[in-house]
Amino acid sequence: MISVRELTKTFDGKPAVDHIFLDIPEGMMFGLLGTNGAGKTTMLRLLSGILEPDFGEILVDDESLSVSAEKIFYLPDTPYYFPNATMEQMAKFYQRQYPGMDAEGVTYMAESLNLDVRQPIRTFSKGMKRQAFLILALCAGTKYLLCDEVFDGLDPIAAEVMKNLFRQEMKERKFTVVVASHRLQELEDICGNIAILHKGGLVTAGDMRVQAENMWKFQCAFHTNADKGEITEEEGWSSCGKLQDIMDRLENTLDIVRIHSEGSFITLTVRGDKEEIRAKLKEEHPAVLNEIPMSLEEIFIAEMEVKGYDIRKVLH
Ligand SMILES: Nc1ncnc2c1ncn2[C@@H]1O[C@H](COP(=O)(O)OP(=O)(O)OP(=O)(O)O)[C@@H](O)[C@H]1O
Repeated sequence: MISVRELTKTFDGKPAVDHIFLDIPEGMMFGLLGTNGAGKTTMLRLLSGILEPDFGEILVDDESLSVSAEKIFYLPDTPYYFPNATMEQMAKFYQRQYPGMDAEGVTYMAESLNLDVRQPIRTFSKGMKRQAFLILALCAGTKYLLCDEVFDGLDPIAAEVMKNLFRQEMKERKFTVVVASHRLQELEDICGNIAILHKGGLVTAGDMRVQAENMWKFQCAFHTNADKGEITEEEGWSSCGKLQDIMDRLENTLDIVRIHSEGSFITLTVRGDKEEIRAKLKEEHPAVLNEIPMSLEEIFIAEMEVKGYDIRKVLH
């Protein structure tokens, strides 16, 4: 596990990472999310030891970061490689720093993605370069991999192959990946935990699946005067006030995260036991009552709103 305690880094007096406490469990992919300038890359560079913190500490498996260099591979946005280097040569180069580097594994994985380990990396397309360095990073044998936008630029098939290779390593040897990204969508099927950074601070962190177990979205439709065509829809709501009354009652009885009405529908996101919520909603005699599946991204957005953040300013 990587433990970050009160980690702080300032540039020209401005905090890029601001008193962050964070635990990164092993054997999973951990997403660091946030907009441009949120502090994600600074965080990765601190975790890799490239940058020195101004304050705070980083422990890797309860040891100081300074004695953990062999455990951490940092893959930046644009990794460095020698002008004519091939994957085979880069594997040999990394072997000096990472004794666990598996050169045969590099060849095997490269073949499965149709990459030639003897072709100069500079002749690869952007996506092929990304694949090449992800393979090198996976085969370096480190316990931790830190990277920016891990699957960015990969076509859907390569992304799926890569995700499977990552899943296998995470399962087999507690391989732990910390990935900085703007997009939760890209990561939600593979990330165990995420942390959201905003202006250098930590907004929220946790296991998305645990949060997903306690939050539900329902849509209900109600009969109103307007349905009978007696008055216009708008007049229907304001004259009978039915929908507003229902919303008021629901807000008093349920732990509502978000609620809104449109036409004769009320859509609401609620925390709590699913069947109890459904029973409460039925007491209002809806004509239609449907549960709507929530993506993990939606759940996090809702959590963020509860904490008072306007998600549009925090994530794209
Ligand atoms: N070497 C540096 N010198 C001065 N300021 C820096 C330096 N590196 C980062 N910063 C500042 O620190 C803040 C966080 O930058 P960082 O690169 O960590 O953000 P990020 O979340 O990775 O953004 P992006 O998504 O754009 O890559 C920004 O305000 C940036 O200008």
